[in-house]
Amino acid sequence: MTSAQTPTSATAAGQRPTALVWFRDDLRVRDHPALRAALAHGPTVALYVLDEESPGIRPLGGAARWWLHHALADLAASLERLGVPLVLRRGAAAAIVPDVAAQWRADYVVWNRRYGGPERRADTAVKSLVRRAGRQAESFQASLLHEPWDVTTQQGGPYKVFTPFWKELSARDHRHPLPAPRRQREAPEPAAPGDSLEDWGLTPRGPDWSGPLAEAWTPGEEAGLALLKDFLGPDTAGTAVAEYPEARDLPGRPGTSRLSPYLRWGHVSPFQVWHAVADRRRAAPEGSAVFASELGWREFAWHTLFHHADLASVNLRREFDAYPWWLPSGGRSRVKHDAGRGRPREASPAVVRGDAEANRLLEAWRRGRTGFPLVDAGQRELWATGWMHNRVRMVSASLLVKNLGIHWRLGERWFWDTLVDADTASNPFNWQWVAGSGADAAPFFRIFNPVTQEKKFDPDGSYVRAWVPEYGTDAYPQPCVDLAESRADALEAYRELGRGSTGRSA
Ligand SMILES: Cc1cc2nc3c(=O)[nH]c(=O)nc-3n(C[C@H](O)[C@H](O)[C@H](O)COP(=O)(O)OP(=O)(O)OC[C@H]3O[C@@H](n4cnc5c(N)ncnc54)[C@H](O)[C@@H]3O)c2cc1C
Repeated sequence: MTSAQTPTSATAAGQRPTALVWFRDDLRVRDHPALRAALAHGPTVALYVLDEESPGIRPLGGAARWWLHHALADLAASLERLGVPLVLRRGAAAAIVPDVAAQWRADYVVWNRRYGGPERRADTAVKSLVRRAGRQAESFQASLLHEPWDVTTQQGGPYKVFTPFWKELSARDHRHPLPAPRRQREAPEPAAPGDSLEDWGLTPRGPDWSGPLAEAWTPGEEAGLALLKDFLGPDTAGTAVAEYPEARDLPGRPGTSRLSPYLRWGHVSPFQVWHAVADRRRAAPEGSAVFASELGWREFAWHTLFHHADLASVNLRREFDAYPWWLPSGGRSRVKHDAGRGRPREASPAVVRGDAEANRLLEAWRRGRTGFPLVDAGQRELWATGWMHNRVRMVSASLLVKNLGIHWRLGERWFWDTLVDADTASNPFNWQWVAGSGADAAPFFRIFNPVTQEKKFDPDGSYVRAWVPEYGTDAYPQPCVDLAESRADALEAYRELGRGSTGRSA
């Protein structure tokens, strides 16, 4: 506590000081530095704020809300075993956190850090309000292996290319996970109760679409750790991680870890994953290295968000602002770029079309009715389970932004609403990567062909059969776009961009 701060009523009254730990995207009790610090301080109470009011904070998508509901029930049960009550409140964090700290007479308020722009602004506001009320506030590093401001190029700026970023990061030491906390001996004096989880209405009201989600996932810490353990297997060859370098590209096989929602919600920490993988280095040297580098992409996405808070709305390479992607009228980025050259634009399905046609294509893509089986399988997997295989995410996103000419922001929004692992860094980062406008992005001219990708990565057709059972019958739609023609159009639009480009990039 600084000398400018006055003691709270709790310490003044001689009670043991209470600590308040504010949970956010770190819904676990193991390897949780803020919880550990709170428990070391004194009787601890936990808080989760459903914050849809702080300026700029992105409201959760439908699948994420479903996940959060179950994750909070899981967290409450874990905390109860530690004797820590969990208070739920809804509203702007800057109003709620100081209020709950006062109600529970907490003189120490702690949390693990977040890295998005609006989240950091909210945290700064909370910190200053808590301190102004004479309480101590402290934040910890828990969700990234290294703080974005600590990983810079020799010139002192952020990395823009993954390979040197990962070379630098993976050569560093990463702290070991903290041991599991013990049950607290003394509970805090009960104070005002919070909201009831049921009243938040996070699970579907009306038609219940969540059945397949519940079949696919068990949100929570134990389930996440069990998945990690299964994936890594015993310290011998022949485990999933050993086969990861080949199997990770085959959507018809369970070749990846499926840890993404568990990392997204912080049920498992990157430190737990990193060290567990490191322990398999001897048995599966290649697999563990490739898998660890995927954690690196996660880290790179978050570091990029830290330096570009508007990642979900602004092209990192600003020359792409002039690319004629379709957006609904009112928010269009479409520009007429044919200027009398080349083929007549009416022949260009990718670039110039009416809103009705573009909306029809967007809807076909969302619902898995494009007529490209690999893309349709992915979109249906996404709708049913809240997850899509990475290879298919790339192919599906490429079809939308390159062949259908629809703005990546619309695809990003759909993924935001439907993915259980949607996060404010990885989702826009990867959309911009596919679109070519992002950090260390795929070159624009690399346009995935969904037909050849299917042959290569679903050679026995098992993935497509699982999600598109009507494929090969009359019930299956014809391809919604001519691949060769739309590809040529996209490349022409891209070349045009180069001719008019300012060359400015982030
Ligand atoms: C258009 C598009 C959107 C995406 N949106 C998201 C998103 O919102 N949230 C998300 O976590 N991932 C996103 N990804 C990345 C990737 O598809 C998923 O992380 C991966 O499919 C999750 O499955 P897994 O856990 O089995 O991955 P594994 O292959 O087992 O990888 C292990 C972990 O590494 C991380 N990771 C792997 N690839 C990436 C990547 N390209 N970028 C960032 N982290 C990565 C994830 O945390 C993942 O759980 C997106 C990819 C694309 C192409």
